[in-house]
Amino acid sequence: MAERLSAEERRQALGGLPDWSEVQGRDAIGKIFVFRDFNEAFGFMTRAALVAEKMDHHPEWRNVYKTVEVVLSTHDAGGVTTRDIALAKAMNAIAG
Ligand SMILES: C[C@H](O)[C@H](O)[C@H]1CNC2=NC(N)=NC(=O)C2=N1
Repeated sequence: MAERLSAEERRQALGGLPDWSEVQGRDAIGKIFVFRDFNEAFGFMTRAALVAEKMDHHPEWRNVYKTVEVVLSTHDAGGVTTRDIALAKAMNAIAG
């Protein structure tokens, strides 16, 4: 099982992840993606869902019109692991 990152490892990983930040009050990282319209937002979610399923690692997320609010945490480990960092990178790449 993936191990939780230390605070220092988390900060370092976030340095390479544009617009991702620590979630207040829990061991998780988050980002609010803003797209042109609902179609773009839902297209992103569709592509990200396929990647997440392939990675067997799933986001907590909420869509309102053209925004997608994503929170990543490894539930099995109770915090942020390399699995969250990998999915965050993939989501940034999908969003373009
Ligand atoms: C059995 C299955 O592999 C696990 O439950 C996976 C599925 N997706 C997951 N997603 C997330 N975010 N955290 C997990 O710990 C997790 N565990």
